[in-house]
Amino acid sequence: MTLLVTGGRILRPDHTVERADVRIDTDGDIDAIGDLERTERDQPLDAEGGLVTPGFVNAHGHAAMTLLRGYADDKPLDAWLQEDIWPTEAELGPEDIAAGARLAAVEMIRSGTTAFADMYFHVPELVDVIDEAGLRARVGHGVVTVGKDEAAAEADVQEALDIAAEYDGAADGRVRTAVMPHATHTVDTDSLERLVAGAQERGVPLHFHFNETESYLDPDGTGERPGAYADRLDLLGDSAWAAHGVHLTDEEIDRLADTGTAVVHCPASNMKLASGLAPVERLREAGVTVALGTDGAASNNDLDMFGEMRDAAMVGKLAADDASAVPASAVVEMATQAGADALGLPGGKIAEGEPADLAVVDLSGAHLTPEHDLVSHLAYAARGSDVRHTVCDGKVLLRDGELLTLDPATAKREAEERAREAVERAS
Ligand SMILES: N[C@@H](CCSC[C@H]1O[C@@H](n2cnc3c(=O)[nH]cnc32)[C@H](O)[C@@H]1O)C(=O)O
Ligand SMILES: [Zn+2]
Repeated sequence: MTLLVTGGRILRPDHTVERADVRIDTDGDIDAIGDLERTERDQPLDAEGGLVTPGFVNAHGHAAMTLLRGYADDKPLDAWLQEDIWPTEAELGPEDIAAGARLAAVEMIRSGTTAFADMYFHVPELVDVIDEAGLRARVGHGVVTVGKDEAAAEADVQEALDIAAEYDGAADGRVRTAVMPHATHTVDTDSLERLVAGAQERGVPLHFHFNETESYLDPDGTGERPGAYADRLDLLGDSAWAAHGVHLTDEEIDRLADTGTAVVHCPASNMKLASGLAPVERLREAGVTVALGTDGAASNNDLDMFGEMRDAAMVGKLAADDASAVPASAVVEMATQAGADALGLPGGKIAEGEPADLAVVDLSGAHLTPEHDLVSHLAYAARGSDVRHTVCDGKVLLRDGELLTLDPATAKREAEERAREAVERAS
């Protein structure tokens, strides 16, 4: 059967809105857009009164950190990681990661996210959840070598490279991989070099936290800026994407632009951890692809890309001291097309031949009335709870607010139990 998204208005790649139906073929690709007559082969999906948008792309996060939501708040990054997060993560086993990731998948699908990037551990269990949930993702094993002996560091590097090779193309091709050193200052130079070489050999991209706080700014203790250091080690490049990019010199912005490295802005995480104001407007002006990410649920504290769009627009104006900076259309672009570009995944736009990764946003709420400008509504007024349907790779994951691939009650119960037990073990 083909799927026919009927009666809605669609957000075009140029951000115009038009009345149109969308037909999705059995391969999961968008086949036709326009005034389409329903045939007996079409299974209908009612978009009347809704806006059909590209599925949102959450370009940086740690899905299973949903288990640590609200566990440690109101602290700066280093203390938060070292005192609270890392000791508890040390207690998380594969089944915990599966439970946390399943909860994240429920939250993402319900709020219209169809693709995400994930840096964490126990990646095989995450991949199973992505397969079951029907989502699309770019995943990797996060490598940290500081505080580890040589053998443990070596094992972490090897695991990241093995995972990147083994799972690329999993879940019918919806899962792609990357090599993911945690950051330039938490992985030693030798290991970084091995990871870069391994990524190049395997033909997969690199992803890492970059210039998030002041403590990132002298990665190898020589005074060399992380931009120059990362460039020298070949971490930067047009398939790489860097999270945060808060503290950037003009020279580093030029380097990101020249190398084609994308940056994922994580406004809520940056505000919550008081990491600083990312120069989003300057990055965009320099021609850097800027995507949008929630980061983990412990520093956000949700995975709703609508909240992220609104935060990015608001804080982007404050950072630039200019109300016209980071406008509505820019954050919608960041949350869709730029995210797909940064991750090197298909989707991010509603166009013939593209895979059908989309969300239908219900416009009937009082907070979405009147309809002067639907791009403005997406950026400033809509919420994840306004999402009526979510479709990924042509498969309906959420229909009329009901999850079809996962059971939310079970996911919540399991995450609740496993989170409580992990925290008990850690204390
Ligand atoms: N294998 C590593 C785990 C790295 S996964 C990626 C890590 O990033 C951490 N993380 C989450 N959010 C942030 C952030 O904003 N900045 C830096 N690290 C973060 C997260 O808690 C997780 O420990 C180890 O041995 O510890
Ligand atoms: Zn992160």
